Amino acid sequence: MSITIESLACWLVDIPTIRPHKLSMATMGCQTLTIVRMQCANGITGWGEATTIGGLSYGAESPEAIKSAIETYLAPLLCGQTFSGPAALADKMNAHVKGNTFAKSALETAFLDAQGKALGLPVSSLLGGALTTRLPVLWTLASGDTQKDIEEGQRLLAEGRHDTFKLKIGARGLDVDIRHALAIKAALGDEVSIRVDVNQAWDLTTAIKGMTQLQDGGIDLVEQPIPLWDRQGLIALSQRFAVPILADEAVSTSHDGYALASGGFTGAYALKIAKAGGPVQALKLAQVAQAAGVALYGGTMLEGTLGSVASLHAWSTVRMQWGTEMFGPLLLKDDIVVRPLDFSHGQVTLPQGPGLGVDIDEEKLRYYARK
Ligand SMILES: O=C(O)C[C@H]1C=CC(=O)O1
Ligand SMILES: [Mn+2]
Repeated sequence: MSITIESLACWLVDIPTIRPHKLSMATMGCQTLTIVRMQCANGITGWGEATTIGGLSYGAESPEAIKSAIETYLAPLLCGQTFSGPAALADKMNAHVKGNTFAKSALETAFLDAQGKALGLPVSSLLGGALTTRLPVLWTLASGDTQKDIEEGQRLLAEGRHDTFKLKIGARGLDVDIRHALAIKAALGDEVSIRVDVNQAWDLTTAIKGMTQLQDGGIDLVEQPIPLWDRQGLIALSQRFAVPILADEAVSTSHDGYALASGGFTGAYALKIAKAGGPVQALKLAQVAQAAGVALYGGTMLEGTLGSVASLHAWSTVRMQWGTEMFGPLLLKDDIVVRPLDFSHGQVTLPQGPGLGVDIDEEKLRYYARK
């Protein structure tokens, strides 16, 4: 069904985190959601969201740049236009705007929400159909303090909320990081899967030392240990170690996935709608991975509920061998949606209503929007 876009509005929404979230390149005390409202013909409204991590410390688009790209370039391009589906929308955006995949992701999400509402179908149905309505979700322990992380992990295990944890390392010396990871692994026990994300902080020599110790200590997965540009290094590490590598920053689009896999990479890819330019674009990377025998993981840019749900609709249509990390809403003190997502027993429930299946609380949107 064709959708005519009438107008686009955009807000920067700042929401504090429940505790400082420490990554190798930034410590977050607040997350900024760039929220898009797409007003379409026939009174249909689509909503989209883009987030990044730590301003410009994770990716090339800041929240302010995402808003500016939408308002200055993409909105004038799209408003008044009619699109038969997300392929036509992406074609138009890509023909006129290079890069800016975070901004495009928010717009593709809003378009899918509008089209799903117009058709009375959930977004997952537009993307191939959900294989499941409950998806596994891990939690990231990243307070920066080993003892606090152990207590947080033990509490979440006791509550039954999560059974798998990711640790953010790379900001400190290798010995400190290895002690930290192995102390948490020892405290939480053999049954609990512990993975680490280095966010590109090591060079190849440090990665070889670090991965040897992490592998011996029972860590299940090592995410992006070296810089994103070092494709050969990542391939070599994936072939050298039994502990698998999860490529994150190194693999944004289907083209990156093809280059890594054809170079001999074994392991898994972290899909993120922001890296690829939207849920449809992220699934193109999934298809390349499936063709190459590379495993999949549903990644987060620490989105709020809107962006997390957009991702979940896409992730629900493929088998995620390593599960997902769509816990972003749980890291935020509040959100701008009417109903929070249901997280329990290490899983989250995919909303079932038309479109994304998310209702926006416009009073909260106004309250948290940057003035
Ligand atoms: O994967 C990343 O690099 C970003 C993100 C995902 C979970 C988390 O805590 O940070
Ligand atoms: Mn990562």
